[in-house]
Amino acid sequence: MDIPVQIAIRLKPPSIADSSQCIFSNPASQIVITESGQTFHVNRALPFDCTQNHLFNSFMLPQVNCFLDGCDTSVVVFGQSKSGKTYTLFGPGFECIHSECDLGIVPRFLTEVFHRLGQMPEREFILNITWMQVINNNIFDVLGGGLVRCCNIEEAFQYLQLGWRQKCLGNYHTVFTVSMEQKWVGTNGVLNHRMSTASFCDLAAYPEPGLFAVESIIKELVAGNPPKQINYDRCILTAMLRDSFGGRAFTWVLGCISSEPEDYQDTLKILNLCLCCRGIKNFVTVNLFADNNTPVYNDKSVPQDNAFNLQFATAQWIKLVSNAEGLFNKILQSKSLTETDMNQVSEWLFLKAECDECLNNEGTVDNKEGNTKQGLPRIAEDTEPSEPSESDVESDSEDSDSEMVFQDKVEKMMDFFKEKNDLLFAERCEEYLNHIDSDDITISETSGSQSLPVMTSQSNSGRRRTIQPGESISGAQLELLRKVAAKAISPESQKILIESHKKDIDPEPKLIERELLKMIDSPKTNEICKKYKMTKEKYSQKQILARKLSKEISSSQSQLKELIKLCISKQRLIDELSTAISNNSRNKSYTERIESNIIDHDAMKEIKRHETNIKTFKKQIEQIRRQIKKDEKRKNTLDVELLKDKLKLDELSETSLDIKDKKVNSIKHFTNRITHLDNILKEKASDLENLELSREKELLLRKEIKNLRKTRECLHDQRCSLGHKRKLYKSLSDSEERKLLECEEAIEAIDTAIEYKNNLICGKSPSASLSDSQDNKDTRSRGEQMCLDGGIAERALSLGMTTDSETSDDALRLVDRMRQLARCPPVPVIPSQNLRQLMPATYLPVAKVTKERNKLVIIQQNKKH
Ligand SMILES: Nc1ncnc2c1ncn2[C@@H]1O[C@H](COP(=O)(O)OP(=O)(O)OP(=O)(O)O)[C@@H](O)[C@H]1O
Repeated sequence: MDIPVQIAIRLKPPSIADSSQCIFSNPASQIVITESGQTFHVNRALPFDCTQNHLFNSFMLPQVNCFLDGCDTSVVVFGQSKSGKTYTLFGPGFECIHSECDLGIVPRFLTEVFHRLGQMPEREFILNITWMQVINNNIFDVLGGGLVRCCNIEEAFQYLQLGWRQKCLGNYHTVFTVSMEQKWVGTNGVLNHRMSTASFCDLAAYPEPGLFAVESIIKELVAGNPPKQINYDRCILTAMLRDSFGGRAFTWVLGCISSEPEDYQDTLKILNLCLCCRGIKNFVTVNLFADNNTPVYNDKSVPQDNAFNLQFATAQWIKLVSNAEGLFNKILQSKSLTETDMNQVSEWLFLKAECDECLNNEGTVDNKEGNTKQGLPRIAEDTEPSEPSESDVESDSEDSDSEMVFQDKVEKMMDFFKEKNDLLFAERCEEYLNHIDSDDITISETSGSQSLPVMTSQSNSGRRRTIQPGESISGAQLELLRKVAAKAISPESQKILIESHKKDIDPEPKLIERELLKMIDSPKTNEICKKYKMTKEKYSQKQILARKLSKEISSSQSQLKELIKLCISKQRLIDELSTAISNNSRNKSYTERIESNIIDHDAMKEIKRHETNIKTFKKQIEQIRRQIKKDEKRKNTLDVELLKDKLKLDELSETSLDIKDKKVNSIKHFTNRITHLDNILKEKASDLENLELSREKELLLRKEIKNLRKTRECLHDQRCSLGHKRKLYKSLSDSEERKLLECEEAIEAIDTAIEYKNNLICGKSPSASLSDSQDNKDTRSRGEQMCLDGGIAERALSLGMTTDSETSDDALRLVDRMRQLARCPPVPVIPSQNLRQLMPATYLPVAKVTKERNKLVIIQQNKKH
C-alpha cells in the first residue's frame, strides 16, 4: 500500500530561558510558523517542551505495531548540528546518571517491542541489532560484531551502552537497525512467518556530502522519478536509506530544529527538506516467508518449540560449511600447505562431499513422500528469478497428475495468502489512518474499492519477493480526487452547471467560454510567464557560476597536489641533509669535523631555507584547502539551488504549457467566430448596396407620383369646370364633352398609376393592389400613356367606367358621342408643362432615409424641383 512519508518537527529548547524565538510550533493545528509568517503544515508539530515520552507516544506506537506485523519501518532524523538529533533518537546517554524519562526513540522502541513480544508467548522470534556509522563514505561497525542477537531487553540495553561508548563523535551519519524474524501458529492452525526491519537514522548536519546525495534522491523522487530509475548506490548512506525513501518502509522523517534567530537560515533549510519528503510515497507491505500460511500438523516428530531453532541452526551450519569448503579449495590450489595438512584438507573435503550426497538423497525421499523439507525456507530475492531446480524438473517428468494436484494447492494457497494479506492490511491501515491526521488520508466508507496489494511474480523494488499494488484507485485516492475536483470548479461554473441541469441543456460551451475568458483575462498567465523567464535567467546564471566554481575547484586541487608534492620532496631533502650531517659528525675526525662543520653549516642553512619554504607551502596548502572547502560549499548550495530552480521551471513550464494549450483552443474558437461574423458583414454590405439602389428608385418613383398628382389636380379642375358648365347650360359642346370624358379617364388612369407606384415604394407586389389582372396592368400602362399624350378616345372608352355619379343614360349618350368624336382625333388638352412633369425627374432630390424600429422614415431635405 502506498503510504506517504510522514513528517514530524521538534523544536529544541532555547539555550537561554528568555532568549528570543524565530520559529514556533502549534501542536493543535500541526503547523510550524516562522517569524516572517511562513507556515509549514506537518503531521506532527512538536513544541520545545515536548517530553521524550510524549514524542514516542505521538507517532512511534503505530510504528511498533507495523514492525510486529512484519512491515519495515524507518525513522530518519534531519537537523543542524547540536539540534538534538541524537538526543531524540537515543537520549542523553545510557549511564546510571541519566533518568529513564530522557530515553530516546530507539531504547523506547526496543522496550516496547520486547514488552509486546512478552505478551505473545506463542510467537518465536529472533531479534538482531546493528549499529553502523558512515564516516567519509566508509562503514564503521559500532558494536563490532555486525548483526548482534538480543534475546531480551536487558541484552539490548547492554549493547546500547556499549555502542554509546564506542561510537565516534563528530558530524557522522548513524544507522541503528533492528531486524526481527517471527514465527507463530495462528488460531486457524496456519503458520505465520514474517520478517521486519526497523531502521533509525541520525543524519549528519550540512555540509556532509552524503547528506547532499540523500537530498538529491529525495528531490528525484518528489519530481516523480520511479524508485527503479534512481541510483541508490551513489554512496553508502543512500544505499542504506533505500527502503526509507521510495522503498518499502513506513517512514517518519523527523526534523530537529532550533528556534534561535542565529540558526534561522539553517532551520529554514531543514524545514524545506523535511517538507520535500512529504511528496514521497513508500510501498509498505508485509514481508512474508515462503512457508507462511502453511497448515501446521500435530503429529510432528520434532517438538514445536525446538523445531524453529533447529531449522535455523541447520541452515546456518550448512552455510558455514560451504564457506569453509570454498576456503579450503582455495588453499589447496595455492599449495602453500605442508603435505600432511593438504591430506587433512582433502579428507575434510571428501567427507563433506559424502555428507552432501546423503543430505541430497534424504531431500529426494522427503519430496517423494510429500513431507515438508527440513531447514529454514529462504526469502526469495527480487533479483533472482525463481527457476525450477533440477529435482523439480525430475519430479515434473515423473508424475504430471501429482503436479496438477500440487499446482491446485499452490493456487489455493496463493488465494488464501492474498485474502489474508488484504485483510491484515485493511485492518492495519484503518488503525494507522485513525491514528494519524484524519486530514491526510480519508478512506471513503461507501467506496469499498480500497486498492489492496495483490501478489505478482514480478517486482518493482525492494529486497524480497514483493507484493504489488492493485490497478484500481483506492478509496482514499478517489476521495482526494473528488476533493480536488470540487475545488477546481469555480462557484460561477457550478451555478452554470446547476442552471443548465434545470433547463436540460448542454452547459459545456458556456462553461468553456467562461473559464477560457477568465483564464485569458487573468493576470496569472502573465505572472507565470514572467516568473518562468526570471527563474530561467537565474537558472542559467547559476549554471554558469557552478561551472566556473567546479573549474576553480579542480585548478585549486591540482595546485594543492603540486604543493603537496613539493612539500614531500622538500621534506625528503631535509631528511637527507640531516642524515648526511649526522653521519658526518659520527664518522669524521676532529679536524675533518671542523672542516665539514663549515659545509654542514651551509647544509643547515639550506635545511632552514627548505623548512621555511615548507612552512609557507603548508600555509598556502591550508589556504587553498580552505578556499576549496568554501568553493565546494558554495557549489553545493548552488547545486541545491539549481535543482530547486529546475523543479520550479518544470512546474512553471507545465502550467504555462497548459495555459498555452487552452489559449490556442480559445484562439481557434475566436477565429471561427470572426470568420462567421465576417460572412455576416459581407451579407449585410451587399444588402446595404441593394438598399441604396432601391432608395434611388424610390426617390424617382416619389417624384413621378408628385408629378402625377399635380397633373391629376389640373385634370380635376378642368373636369370640375366642365361639369359645372354642363349643369349650368344642361349640355356641352362635343369637344367639351370629349374633354370631360378624357379628363375622367385620365384621372382614373393616374390614380391607378399612383397606387401602383406607391406599392412599389412600400415593397408590396404591384400586382397586389392591381389584382394582378392583365386588365389592370393595361389600365396602368394606359393611364400612364394617356397622361403622356393627352389621352386617346378609344382607349378611354375601352375602360368602360366613370367616376362621377351620372346616370347610365348620360353614359350611353356619352358613348355615342365619343364614337363620333373618335373619327376626328382631338387636339391635346393637357398643358405641355404638366406633360413634362409626368416625365422622370432629370435631377435627384436629396432625401434622408432612416430606419426607426420597423419603419422607414423618409425626410426630403431639398424641396426644389
Ligand atoms: N529536547 C531537548 N531537551 C533537552 N536537551 C536537549 C534537547 N535537544 C537537545 N538537547 C541537548 O542538546 C545537546 C545537543 O544535542 P544532540 O547531541 O542530540 O544534538 P545533535 O543534533 O545530535 O548534534 P550533532 O549533529 O553534533 O551530533 C545535548 O546535550 C542534548 O542533551
